[in-house]
Parts: sequence; C-alpha cells; structure tokens
Amino acid sequence: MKTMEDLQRSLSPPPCPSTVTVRRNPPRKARATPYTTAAKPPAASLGSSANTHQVPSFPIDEILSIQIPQPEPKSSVSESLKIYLRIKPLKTFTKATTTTARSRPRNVWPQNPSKKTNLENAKKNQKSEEACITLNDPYSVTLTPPQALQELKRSKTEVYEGFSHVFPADCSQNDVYGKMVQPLLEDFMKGKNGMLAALGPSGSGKTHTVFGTPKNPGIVPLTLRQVFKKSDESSPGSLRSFYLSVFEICSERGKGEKAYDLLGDGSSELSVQQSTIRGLKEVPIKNLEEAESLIGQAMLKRATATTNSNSQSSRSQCIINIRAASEGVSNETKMQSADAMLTIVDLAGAEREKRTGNQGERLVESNFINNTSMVFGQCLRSLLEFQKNRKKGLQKHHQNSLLTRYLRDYLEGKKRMALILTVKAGAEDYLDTSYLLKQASPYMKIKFDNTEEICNKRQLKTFPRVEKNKKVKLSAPKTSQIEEIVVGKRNQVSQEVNLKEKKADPTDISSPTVEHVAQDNTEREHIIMRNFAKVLWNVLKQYNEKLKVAEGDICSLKESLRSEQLKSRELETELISLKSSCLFSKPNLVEPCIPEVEALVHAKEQFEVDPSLANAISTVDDDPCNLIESRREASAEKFNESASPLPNKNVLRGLGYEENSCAEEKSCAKQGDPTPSPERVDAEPKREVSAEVCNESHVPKENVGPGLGYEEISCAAHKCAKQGDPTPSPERVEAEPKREVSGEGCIETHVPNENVVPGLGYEEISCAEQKCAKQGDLTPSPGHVEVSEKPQVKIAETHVQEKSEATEVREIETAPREAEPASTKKQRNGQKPKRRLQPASSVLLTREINTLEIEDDIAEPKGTRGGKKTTVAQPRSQGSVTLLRLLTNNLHL
Ligand SMILES: Nc1ncnc2c1ncn2[C@@H]1O[C@H](COP(=O)(O)OP(=O)(O)OP(=O)(O)O)[C@@H](O)[C@H]1O
Repeated sequence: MKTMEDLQRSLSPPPCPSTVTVRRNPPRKARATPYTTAAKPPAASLGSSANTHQVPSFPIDEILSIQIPQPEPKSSVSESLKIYLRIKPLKTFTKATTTTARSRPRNVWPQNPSKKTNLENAKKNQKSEEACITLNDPYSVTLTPPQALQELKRSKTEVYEGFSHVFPADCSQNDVYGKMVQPLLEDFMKGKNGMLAALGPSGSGKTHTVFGTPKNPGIVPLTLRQVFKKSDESSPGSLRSFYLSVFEICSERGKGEKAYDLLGDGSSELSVQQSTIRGLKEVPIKNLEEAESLIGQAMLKRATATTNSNSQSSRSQCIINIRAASEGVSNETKMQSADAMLTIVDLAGAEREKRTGNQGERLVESNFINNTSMVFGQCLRSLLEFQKNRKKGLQKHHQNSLLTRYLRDYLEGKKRMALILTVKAGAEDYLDTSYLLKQASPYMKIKFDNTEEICNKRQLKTFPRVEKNKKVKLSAPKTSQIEEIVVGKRNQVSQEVNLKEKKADPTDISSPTVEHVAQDNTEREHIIMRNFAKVLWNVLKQYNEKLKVAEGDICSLKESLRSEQLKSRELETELISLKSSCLFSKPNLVEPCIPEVEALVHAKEQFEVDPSLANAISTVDDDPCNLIESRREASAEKFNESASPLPNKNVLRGLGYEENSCAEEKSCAKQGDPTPSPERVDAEPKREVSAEVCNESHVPKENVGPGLGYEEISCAAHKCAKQGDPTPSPERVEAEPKREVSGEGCIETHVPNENVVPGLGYEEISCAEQKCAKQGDLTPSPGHVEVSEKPQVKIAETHVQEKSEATEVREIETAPREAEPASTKKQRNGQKPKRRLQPASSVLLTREINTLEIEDDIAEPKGTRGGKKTTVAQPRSQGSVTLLRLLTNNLHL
C-alpha cells in the first residue's frame, strides 16, 4: 500500500510550498529592430498594398550593389635612398712621391749611401700607398684596416655593400654624372624636385666631384650642360626657363650660422628666419656660358682656407639650386609643366682635429662643420629608425642646423635625393673612411617617397616646405567627399524616382545613372548660370542707380547754370543800357559814368532781393529812352514842383537830361539857390549816391557846350535837404554834379537857360517812387547856375522836364534836417558821405512818415505845392503829431 501511495505521490505534483519566490528580472530579449518589423508586417496590413507602393522601401540592396569607384592606389614607388661611393685616387700621393723623387738632385754625390734609405722610404711609401679600400664590385667595397690596427686587433676587414654604385679611383667625372646625376636630371626635367649631396672627410674630393675643374668639370657644370642640351632637344624655343642660385652657410665665429648669397651683389648676407632664407638672388640663365660664369663667380666667393688636409678646404656648406620654370604648355604632354628644383649640396668635410691640426678660427670652423655633418647624419639615422618603427616618431634633428632645416623635406624622406660619399683610399685615411662608411651605409635602407606630384610647384627662396602639397592633399579628398555625398543623395533620389518610373513603365530600359548624371550636370550649370546672372543683375542695378543720381546732379547743375547765365545776361543788358544812356546823355562823360553804373548795378542786385523794390528797379532794365520817359511821368506825378521857366532861350535842341532815380527813396532834397548861368557850365559830374540828401542842379546857362551833362541826383529815402535861395547866374554855371546814388537824397537839375548848346545833358537824379519834397523858392537865373551839391544822396533819378515854351528851372528844395544838422554841414562842405543803405522796411516807413508833416501847419504851405500835398494838408490831432515826432526822432529822420 505504501508503495501505491508513494507512486501516487510521485506522480502527483508536489504540494505548493508555503513561500513562493518570484523572479523579478527575467532574462531580457532583444527587441526586434524597426526594419525587421517593417520587413515583416502583420498579415492584416499586407492588404493595403497601395500604401506600400506610394512609400517605397529604402533601396538598401541597390545601394549596396552600386560599385563605388575606388581611388586608384598610388603607385608608390618607394625607392631606397641611393648612395654612391667615390674613391679618391691615391694618385696625388704617387705624384708627391715621384715629385719628391724627381726633385732630388740627380747629380748628388754620393748616391750609394742613400740607396738604403731610399729603399726604406720607398717601402714606407708603398705601405702608405696601400689602399685601405678595395673595390669588390660596382656596388660593394672592402675596407681593410692598416697592418698596425690589424695587429692590435682593434679592427678587422669589413665589406660594405649595397651602394648604388661605387666609383673607383680612376673613374671620370662623366661616369659619376652619368650614373648618379642623370636619373635625377631626367626627373628634374619632368618637373620633379631632387637633391644631391656630397659627404665625406676633408680633402676626399667632394668639391672636386661637385664643381670639378675647368678640365674636369664636376656635377654642376655637367648638369647645366645637359639641362640646356635637353631643353633644346625636347622643344627648341622652349617655354621653360632656368634660374640659378648659389649660397653658402657658414658659422660666425662659431656662434651662429649665417647664409651668404654667392651670386648677390654688394652685401650678400641673407636673412634667415627659422627655416626661411630670404633675399636669395636667383639669376636667370639662358645659356651654358652664362651659367658657367656664374658658377665660377660663386666658387670665387666661397669661403675656403688651407688646412693640413686640403690646401683649399671648403669652410662652408654650399648649396646650388637650379630651377626650371615653365611658362607655357608643353608640346608633348599638352599640359603646363611644373616648376622643379634641382639642389646640389657640397658639404664641408668633417675634420678630425688630430689630423687637421686646426687651431683658432680654423678649429671653430671645424667644429661648425663637424656639427653640421653630425646633424645631417642624425637626421638620416632618425629617418631610418622612423621608417623601421613608425610608432617612435620622427626625431626632429633637422632643427639643429640651418642646412638640415633647409633640406628638411629631403631629410624626412618626402623627396627624392641621392648621396655621394667620397673617401680617400689611403691607409692613413682608414679611420675617416671607416667612420663614414659605418655611418652612411645604413642610409641605403632609407626609403623615400617618390610619389611627389609632378605638377606641384615648389616655392623658391624659401625652405622647401611646400604648403601647396598640403592644400592639394587636403582639398582633394574634401571635394571628392562632398561630391560623393551629393552624388549619393542624388542617386538615391533618382533611384527612387526610377523605381517609380520602372513600375509605371517597365519597358523603359534606359540607363538611369547616365541620365541622372547628365541631369545633374545640367542642373549644376543652370544653378551656376542663374547665380551668375543674379550677380550681374545686381551690379547693373547698382550702376543704374548711380547713373540716375549722376543725371539728377547734371540736371540741377544745368538749371543753376541757366539761371546764372540769365542773370549774367540781364546784368550785361543793364550795363549796356546804362552805358548807352550815359553815352546818349553825356558823350563826353562816359568814363565817369562807368563807376556809377557799376554802383547802380550793384545796388540793383541788392534790391532784387525785395520783390517790392523790383518794380522800381525794373525800370533800369528798360531802354534808356523809355526809362527817361517813365521817370518823367513818375516825377510829374509825385513831385510837387514849381516850374521855373528857363529864361534863356538858347537852350539847344538835343539837350539831354539824365535822370537817375532811386527806387526806394521817399523824398527829394530840396535844392535852394539854383544859379543858372547862361555863359558857361563847368560840369564835373560827381555822383555821390546817398540816402539822405537830394540835390537839384539847375542849369540855366545859355552857353553850355554840347554834350555837357547835368546830373541831378536826388535821393528819396529821407527828407531832401533844402537848398535855400537858389541864385541863378546867367554868366557861368559851375556844375560839379556828384552823383551819390542812394535812397535818400535827390538832386534835380533844371536847365532854365535857353542858350544851352544842343546835346547838353541834364541829369536829374531823382527817386522814382519817392514823393517830392517841398520845393523852395525858385529864382530863375538866365545867366548863371550854381549847382549845389549834397554829398549824401543815395538814389538819384534824372528828372527831365521839357516845356514847349520855356524850360522851367526847378527849385531845389532841401528840407532842413533838424535831426542831422551836422550832415548837412558836411554836405555843404562838399565831403563825400558814407554810403548807407537802409533796409526796405525802414525805407517804406520813412516814406510814409515823410509824407506827413509833423508840424501839421495847414495854413503854412511851403512854396508852391502840388495837388497831392494840398490834399495831405489836413489837421491832425495832438496824439498823432506826438507819435509822428517820436517816430521821426527814433528813426533819426
Ligand atoms: N677624383 C679626383 N681626381 C683627381 N683629383 C681629385 C679627386 N678628388 C679630389 N681631388 C683633388 O684633391 C684635392 C682635394 O679635393 P677637394 O677639395 O675636392 O676635397 P674636399 O672633400 O672638398 O675637401 P674639403 O671638405 O676640405 O673642402 C683637390 O686638389 C682635388 O683636385
């Protein structure tokens, strides 16, 4: 039974425990991506196929299927640094021994004892002539230490191989050029930069290799020859031009480095700023002769000195630059050739103090030379290490020397260069040679980038840090990236559109890519042209606005010019009319009239300001005859005159009157004592234009000559001065009519004499609008007329009166001035008063006041009054009289 129960228990689920453990953080499952969910839509949504057609799915497969053109891998011709070795011949030693042998006197007695010694010396020389370096093959050498060192077991024979070429001692300069320089020159002519440097101990033949001698020209002369030869061969009349620059770097007493231009004139020191040498003269070379002469000139300037190692040891690092500049398109490539620089460096040889025995300045130079050589070597070793392990980074040893800074690109493996090691083959030179080979042989493993773009132009006169390369490298990927993005977007859109089109028209099999590329190009061109047109349109708009403004200015200037011309014409007309009037009235007095006319013109210009006065002035512009007529009428109306018949009947016909009028005058001065003289009239017309006094000159003289003019200048602005007791004189008239054109006084000249010669002019200057002042008693005198002058007369008007029967002699009434007795005295003294022009308002006021008689004596009319005066003579009240007096006093009338 137990077993059955047990079985049932085992089969039945276990009883629930009293406590239940619930797991809160169940294992998470990754959510399905939207793409996945979208790719597997629910079955219910599949029915809406129309919507899916409208919004096509992202064409990821098609995009992935597009083959993006990969940029072609650069044909990186990573070449190893080419190192050449040149062995200096032992010939010099041989020569020296032979010369010493030859120099020995042939007939020296006894020769036999010295035979032993000579043989010993010969053996020694043979030992010394034994070369420490032997040529294995064109690419390797064996360096054998001298016997002494071998015995000491301090050194052993070593083989150095891997040279690009080893030039034996008997090689020629052409061999060196052909093997080493020719490849560089080929690239140089194609537009590639290149550098070649000669390294080696002092006296090993670096300078000889680089420059050579006239008989054995070195690398530089041979290169120049080939440059011009190749240039002529490739394209005669080539558009390429060549330039030469040579400079040296030396130490300044061991303190610093200095660069000197070896082709420069005058001060040849170059300014050195960090890695830049400025002011280097670059001489264009057109032919080989020019180039060779320049090289010779540079060699002469180069610093050299005699040392134990070399009689003409170079004390500086010499750099020769040959630049090829293209000025047109190459005929072969149909492309513009790039500028290129070929740099050849002759380094100063490292020196061992023990061997050179340099002291003082030479020793300092040696230190500089050795230091430069050391830095040069450090740069190359650093480059080698960097190329072996790029994680280390490139040590910047180039900063320690001006030369290495200048050659930085080469020393960093960015440009192609080649080195030539010159060694001496003597046993005694073993250490120097061994040191050099040990140092330089690893450089053969240095790789330099030979992918320099041919079209890159190199900066001249600066260090070969070409910034353009960076720009090109940076700009090219950017452009390509942008283009790729744009093209990608456009392709995406176009593909979507294409899909639609395909769906719509499955028969269309045209290539969408080609179409869209063409469309893109068209669209791009369209955008460019549209923007260009917009810019042009804006520019044209601006020009149009400027043109309008200029036209407006021109119009305004024309208008102002016209107005000025009109004014000038008016003035000219006025001047002419006044002159003609003067001539007409007084032909003999033309000259004195001109200033008066000018004054009148000037006065008119001032009066034109006030339009109320313009009418009065306008009469001046008229014809002189009309002017006189009008003024006659005006004077007839306004002046209350007592006509004085001319007693003299000898007044000739044609007698002219000049009537100068002043427009703003109010009253005429009364001129008393007109003394007509029939005998003679001495008229000196002086016109004094004033605003205060009016004078009337009566010329009753009979014998007045023809053309003699009387001027009666009257001014009207103030009361006219009374001229009492005119005494006409029949005998003589001395008239000195002073014309004072003003607005205050009047001078009236009356010609009572009938015997006046024809043409005699009367000038009666009065004011046109003024009311005449009272005229005093006129006493016609048949014989003599005295013309009294009032000095202060502003505006005068000639008043002419012609009577049919007899000329009336007018009495000049000069109103006595109570307020200005002094001025009257002055007038009587004949002094010229100051010209005073009062404003128009005061003139008008004065005019009105002058029409009123302050004294208000109705019963006392002065002399013969005109009609107007009689009408004015009304009784006034006391107040009005007081007011008038006050006004008169305040206005100084
Ligand atoms: N390959 C050669 N053939 C004939 N003579 C040579 C050769 N190399 C050097 N010489 C001669 O050796 C002498 C020293 O040579 P050079 O002045 O070129 O040495 P260097 O390396 O420039 O010395 P330094 O570094 O002191 O200027 C010169 O008189 C030169 O003519």
